[in-house]
Amino acid sequence: MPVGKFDYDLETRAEASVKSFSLSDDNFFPLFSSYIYGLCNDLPSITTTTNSVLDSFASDGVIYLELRTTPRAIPSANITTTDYIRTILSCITTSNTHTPMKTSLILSIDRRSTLATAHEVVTLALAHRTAGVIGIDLCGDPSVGDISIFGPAFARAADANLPITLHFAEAPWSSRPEELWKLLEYNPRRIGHVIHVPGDVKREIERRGIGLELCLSCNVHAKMITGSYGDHHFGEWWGRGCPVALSTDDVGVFGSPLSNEYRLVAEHFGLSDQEIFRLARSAVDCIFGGEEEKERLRGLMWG
Ligand SMILES: CNc1ncnc2c1ncn2[C@@H]1O[C@H](COP(=O)(O)O)[C@@H](O)[C@H]1O
Repeated sequence: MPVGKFDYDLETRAEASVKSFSLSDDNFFPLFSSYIYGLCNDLPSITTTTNSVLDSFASDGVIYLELRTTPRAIPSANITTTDYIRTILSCITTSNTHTPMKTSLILSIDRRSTLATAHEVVTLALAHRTAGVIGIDLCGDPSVGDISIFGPAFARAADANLPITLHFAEAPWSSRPEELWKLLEYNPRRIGHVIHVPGDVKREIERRGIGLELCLSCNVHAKMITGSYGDHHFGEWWGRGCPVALSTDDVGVFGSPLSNEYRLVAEHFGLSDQEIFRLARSAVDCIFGGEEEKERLRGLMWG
């Protein structure tokens, strides 16, 4: 974990760079679809940004990474969704051979998508399974889209035993009980954010032992929760029946690498070193990588 001055610089930089973002602002999601997509619009820029992301996680001391992206065709550069995924997978393969960090790819379905696009994402994921795709995600602006249309696509993924994770109860307007129960019908192995959850849905999440991807900095800086770090629902879920995978969301936007998320949890929830180790190990139970990878991680983290 970062210590001393580095800590301070990191926090100062993070605070300075994220002030203007809030999930409910009109400028949050266009940051991706208008600006980042506009900048990453050919194979060299996709390669450079992917390598940069991989390098920064590896140099942060991460040993297992599940990266996610929404398959994107870029007609102006003659790039198909398959080209896009293969370019990212090729960066991942190179990184996997040169660093102790093992990375896999999750393909996201954007909430704005049609069912046909969602099916295409599942088809692409299945076609690139042996090349490093390990799961499917649902992401995107929680104020748009009708998630109930995606049932047949998630059912195909589940039938093929392709693990599913879902952005879940991120905003009040995507947390109606019908939506949350529908999402649980898609049988996710993990869910992300998990903020505005009614009691009966919480009990079902705990009964199933679904993995929770919790992201402190993102939720605080994007004003997705009321209050600050110490008010984060990590405090409510930690020590209950669900494995917690402490995660980063948009490091480039919120400026907080994974080591800083662990530091925040230790500081604001008083976790001892032993509890921090227990937290990191609990994430192993809900990774999408297979038993062999779990064994590698357990060997590294218990050794
Ligand atoms: C609170 N944070 C968030 N909640 C929901 N969706 C998010 C997000 N942050 C980013 N994305 C979604 O991830 C995609 C960008 O990367 P890729 O083009 O896929 O690599 C966009 O679709 C964006 O809507």
